Amino acid sequence: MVVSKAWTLRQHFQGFPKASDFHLREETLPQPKNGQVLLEAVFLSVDPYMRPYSQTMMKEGDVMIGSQVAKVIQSYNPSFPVGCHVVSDCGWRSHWVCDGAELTPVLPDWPQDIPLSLALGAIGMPGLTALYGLEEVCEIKKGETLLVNAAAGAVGSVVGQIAKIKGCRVVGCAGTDTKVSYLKELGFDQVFNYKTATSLEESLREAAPHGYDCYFENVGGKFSSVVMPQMREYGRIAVCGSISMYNDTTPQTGILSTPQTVILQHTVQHHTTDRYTVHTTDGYTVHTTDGYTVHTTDGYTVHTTDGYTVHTTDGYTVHTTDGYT
Ligand SMILES: NC(=O)C1=CN([C@@H]2O[C@H](COP(=O)(O)OP(=O)(O)OC[C@H]3O[C@@H](n4cnc5c(N)ncnc54)[C@H](OP(=O)(O)O)[C@@H]3O)[C@@H](O)[C@H]2O)C=CC1
Ligand SMILES: C/C=C/C(C)=O
Repeated sequence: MVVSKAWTLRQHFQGFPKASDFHLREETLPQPKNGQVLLEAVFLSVDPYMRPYSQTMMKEGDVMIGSQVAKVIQSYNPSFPVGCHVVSDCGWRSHWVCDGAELTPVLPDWPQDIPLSLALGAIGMPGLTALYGLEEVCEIKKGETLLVNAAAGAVGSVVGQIAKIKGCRVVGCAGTDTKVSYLKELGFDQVFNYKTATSLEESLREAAPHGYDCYFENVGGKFSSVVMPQMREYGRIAVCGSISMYNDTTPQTGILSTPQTVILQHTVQHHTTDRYTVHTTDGYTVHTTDGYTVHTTDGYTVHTTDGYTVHTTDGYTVHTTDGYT
C-alpha cells in the first residue's frame, strides 16, 4: 500500500495566491491492478494557467491541477514498463495509480544530458504552444519583426528562439536585468527591461521603428494596449496568455487581451488579418479575416450580420471603415 502526498486547493485564490490557500494531505492509494501502473513524481509543473483555471475547473478541496514527469515504479501494463518515464496530468501529487490512458511516454531515447524537466517546458506543452502559436497563428515569415513579452519564461524563451531560427528579427522584454542578459545570450535582437524602461511605448518604438508584424501576447492588460498601435498592417497576434490580469480582483477595462480572449490553445484557432477594418469607439482597431466575426478589445465578441453593421452584445457602438454604424 502506498501513501501519496497531494497538494490540494484549500480555498479559491483571492488576488495573489498564498501558501495558506493550499493544504498538503495524505491519501492511501489502491494496489494497482491488471493494466494499471503506479507512478512516482519526478518533476511537478507550476504554470500560470493554474491561476485562472482553478477558478473554473476546481472546487475547494480538489488536488491542484497540473502535469508532472513521473517514473513508473510498479507496472501491470506492458506499454509502460517499470523504470520508464511519462508525462501525466494527475496534478500535484507524489504518487498515483492509473491505467495509462492519459499518459504520454517520455521519448525512450531521451538524451542523458537533457533534464527530464524539459518534458514540461521547451519539449512539452509550453514549447508546443510557442511552436503552434508562431507557425499556425502568426504564420511567421522570414524577415518579419516579432515582439514577445514574458520573453524569458517557458513559452516566451522558446518563441524567440524559434523565430530567430526562422529568420525573423526578435524583440523581447522581461522584468529583470538578469533575464534581459539571458535573452541576449539566446540571440534575441533587441531586449529591454519593461519595469525599468522610462516609457514602454517609446522602448517598443525604438526597438522596431517600423512596427511589429507579429506579436506573441503572453501578458495582456495595459501592455497589449500599448502594443496595438505599433502593429503593422496585416500584422498577426497570437493571444497566448494574459498573465498580468490573472490575479486581478477588479476587472480591467478598455484593453484587448483578457483571459476570455485567449485563443491559442494547442489546437490553434484563428483570428485576424485582412479585409475589413473595424474601428471601435474606444480607438482600437480590429481586423477580421472574413468580415463577419470580430473579437473586440474588451473580450466581447461581436458578429456582423452583413459585413457592414456590427451589433455588440453590450450596447457599445462599433463604426466600420465605410461609414456604416
Ligand atoms: N494558450 C496556451 O495554451 C498557453 C498559454 N500560456 C500563457 O503564456 C504565458 C506565459 O506562460 P509561461 O511562459 O509558462 O510562464 P512562466 O511562468 O515561465 O513565466 C511567466 C512570466 O510572466 C511574467 N509576468 C508575470 N506577471 C507579469 C505582469 N504583471 N506583467 C508582465 N509580465 C508578467 C514574469 O516575467 P518577468 O519577470 O519578465 O515579468 C513571469 O516570470 C502566460 O500568460 C500563460 O498563461 C502558457 C502555456 C500555454
Ligand atoms: C494551457 C495553458 C493555458 C494558459 C492560458 O496558460
